Amino acid sequence: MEQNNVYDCIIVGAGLSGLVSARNLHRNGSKILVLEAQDHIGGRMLGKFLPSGQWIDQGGQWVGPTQDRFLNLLDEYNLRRFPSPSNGLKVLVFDGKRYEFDGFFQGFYEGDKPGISKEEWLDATEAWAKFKKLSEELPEGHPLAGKNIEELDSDTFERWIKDNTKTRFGHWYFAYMCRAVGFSGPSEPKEVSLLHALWGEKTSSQSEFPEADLIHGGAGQLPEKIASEFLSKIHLSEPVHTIFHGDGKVKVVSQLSSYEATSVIVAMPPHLAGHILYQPSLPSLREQLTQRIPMGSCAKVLVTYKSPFWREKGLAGIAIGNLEWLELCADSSDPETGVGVIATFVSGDRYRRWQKLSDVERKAAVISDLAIYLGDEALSHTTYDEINWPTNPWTGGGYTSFMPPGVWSSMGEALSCSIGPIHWAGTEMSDRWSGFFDGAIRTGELAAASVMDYLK
Ligand SMILES: Cc1cc2nc3c(=O)[nH]c(=O)nc-3n(C[C@H](O)[C@H](O)[C@H](O)COP(=O)(O)OP(=O)(O)OC[C@H]3O[C@@H](n4cnc5c(N)ncnc54)[C@H](O)[C@@H]3O)c2cc1C
Ligand SMILES: [Mg+2]
Repeated sequence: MEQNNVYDCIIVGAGLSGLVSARNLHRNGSKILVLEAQDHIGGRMLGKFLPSGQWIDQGGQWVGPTQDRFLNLLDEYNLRRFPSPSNGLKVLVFDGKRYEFDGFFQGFYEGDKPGISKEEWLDATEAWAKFKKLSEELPEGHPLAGKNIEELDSDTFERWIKDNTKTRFGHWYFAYMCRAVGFSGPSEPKEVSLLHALWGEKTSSQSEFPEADLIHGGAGQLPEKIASEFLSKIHLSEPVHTIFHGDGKVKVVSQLSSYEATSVIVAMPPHLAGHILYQPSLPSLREQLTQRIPMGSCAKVLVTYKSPFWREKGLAGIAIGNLEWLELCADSSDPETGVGVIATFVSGDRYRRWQKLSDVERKAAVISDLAIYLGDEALSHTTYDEINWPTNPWTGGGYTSFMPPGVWSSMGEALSCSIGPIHWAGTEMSDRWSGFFDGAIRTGELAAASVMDYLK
């Protein structure tokens, strides 16, 4: 159908997945329109330059060696990478004791172990080996059906951790991995299905080093580059609230106007796709699924310093532990600027306590924990930027979503299936690197391909 006012495809959401699908369709010669709720593109791929000229990534920032879709895009737009700084001693603070050690452990083990007891270390590492083995037994793709799937999906990850660790350290290590690092979400182990945690490890494993590299100038530069080919097709500040579909066309209604098209790609986290009203209504499995996929509770905080002071003390600037607020911080300094940048996260129950504090208290909480990890020099910061992702209504949390018990096995099949002219994208839909930039790109490519098929 080629009428002047009818588009081949309307893409709702200009995050990375929406932009990639729009770009592929535009290159294919399709007539597209992109409707974005916010006054900027990029969604969770969001960067900013500080007054000093130093860049920070307020959303995602890292890329790893097996994230080939993301690496291809970076190459295509000539964005240069550098190794995420990791030289020097790492810090673990556990139950009030501080250890510096020349190694690393985050789902993989390198170098020396921290100075905790052998019993604690073996407890964590032996349970990890069991967890890893269980994850490798999952079928390929989304974990919907197959051996033990229903059983694994009926437990929380917390139950498994309690059954498989004996020490406080062993328990914390898994909870920390769930809350601050991997398995998507992030989530508290009590909130998430064991199956989902295993699937996260299988499809987006820390052992593939997803935090290996950073990007000079930040990941946040990429959205403008991708969009440069079709800028005039993007409408900002136009939230979509209704999609009419049927009779071989769709009508997409935003807060400002309505548009007709042959197809639509809804490119956003599932719970936001569920906020849109579909007429006629979608199959019940899909409607019910989007009611059951929450986003992680997480804020990202970026703190800058005149220089990476921790290096003068032999520290890597990477620290983990069970402090009151921060369980993880990482040196994110670009060697070409010389500025010290620490990225840190407040997640799960810690986030829920922290967001109740005043502005002054939240900042004091973060900075005082950084001082425990890296030393009192951390108190003398130059800038402090917190990005409270759950308060952004067009994201609802971060880094990504997670599945509570029972969701994958009872209605997960509705996650990525197109429904007539309606196609879905968004990192949450991916069966590889779900929750990461790479997963967002994969779903953008797949949605564009399925629309091209549909338009034939
Ligand atoms: C703090 C944080 C750290 C992260 N760290 C990393 C990392 O280091 N490496 C990594 O690979 N990934 C990381 N991620 C994940 C990564 O940012 C996401 O996987 C990716 O950006 C998601 O892209 P998307 O297009 O799927 O969704 P989004 O970026 O969420 O895009 C959805 C878009 O839809 C728009 N929208 C929503 N509702 C509507 C509506 N009704 N109408 C119109 N528009 C709408 C939104 O405004 C948004 O622009 C991180 C994420 C966060 C939050
Ligand atoms: Mg709805």
